Amino acid sequence: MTLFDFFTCIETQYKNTLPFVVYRKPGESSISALLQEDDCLHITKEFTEKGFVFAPFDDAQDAVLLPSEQASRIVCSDYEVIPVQLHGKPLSVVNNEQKAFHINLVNKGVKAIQASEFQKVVLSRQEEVEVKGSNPIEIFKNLLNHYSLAFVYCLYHPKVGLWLGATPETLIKIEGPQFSIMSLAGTQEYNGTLDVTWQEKEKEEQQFVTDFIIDSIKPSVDYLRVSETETVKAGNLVHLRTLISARLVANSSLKEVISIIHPTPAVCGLPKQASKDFILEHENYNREFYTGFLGELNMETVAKPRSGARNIENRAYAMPKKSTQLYVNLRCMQIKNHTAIIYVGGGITAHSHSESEWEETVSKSKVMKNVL
Ligand SMILES: C=C(O[C@@H]1C=C(C(=O)O)C=C[C@H]1O)C(=O)O
Repeated sequence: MTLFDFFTCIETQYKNTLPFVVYRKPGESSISALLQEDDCLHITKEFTEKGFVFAPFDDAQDAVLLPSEQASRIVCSDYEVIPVQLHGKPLSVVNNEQKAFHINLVNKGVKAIQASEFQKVVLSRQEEVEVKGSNPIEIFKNLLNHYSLAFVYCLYHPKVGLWLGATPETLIKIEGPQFSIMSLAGTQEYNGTLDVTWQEKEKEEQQFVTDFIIDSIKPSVDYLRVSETETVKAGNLVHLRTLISARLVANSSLKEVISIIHPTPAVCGLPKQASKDFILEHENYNREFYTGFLGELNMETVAKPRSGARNIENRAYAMPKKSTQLYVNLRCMQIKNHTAIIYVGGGITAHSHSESEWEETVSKSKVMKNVL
């Protein structure tokens, strides 16, 4: 399908106020979309359906599904990125009230950690930017051009809202019994090099995430590999990242794995329940789908035949496989009544300084402000 036809279908769907999701996976050139045929709100509890899932932070709330069976799928296979410079211009002046609230929130978090209520908590805030006259599809195209290494999406449902984002973080990728999970935490501004020094605070908060993932998935896997930890770039920022690959034991379900890992300490804290309770009580706003997860659920993908494979059948046939690829909903925003609500947060440990944590959220907010 041509790029023009692809975006015309999406514009028409949006005009007809029908649900859709359009997305591009990290580093890929093809853009896909699911266009739901009616405006029903579908949910998934078991994660066994085929489609696109959009789940909130609070795992006690329902996950939304755009089911493949009630949607048509369109693909534009060669979107060419138009290279752009990140301008990073501040679109809003510092709101002192918001800053004071966030600093106070971080200080409360540090105190609770010092009182041993939990070890880590991820505290966040929302920031509003006026976007009068902006077309969300144009903002989506800006995201595609700015963030080629992120999972970029725009999701609309009349009963859910309009969300856009460019996330650097994978929650889980599953193909058959094989899966991989990402541990991503620690943040610095990108200054032209990946050769950066990390403080103990950042190393510790990222290690919390890695250890949590390994400990919690151990009973469900019979093979586990942990990569070296490396520095990776995400827009105007760099993070620490470790990849964990594993093989699920027979009989373990996706629902089980999701309930163990979501929300991870990269977006919630450690232990999970105590930090989540703190967030729900003190953040003073509803995260909704920010720090939830989203992506393809049990979709059929065609694995490319291995060109070097000895077995002639392996070379001749592309094998259809069931695959799930879920991303954490970070670096995202919701557009409501001509206002972009941008969501940003950061991990707090006993060594956090509230002023630097505020600055970190300001840096993170530029990821979305850059495209408005
Ligand atoms: C919570 C966010 O990001 C998470 C927190 C990070 C941190 O504390 O350094 C880094 C990456 C993400 O795991 C966000 O971007 O809003």
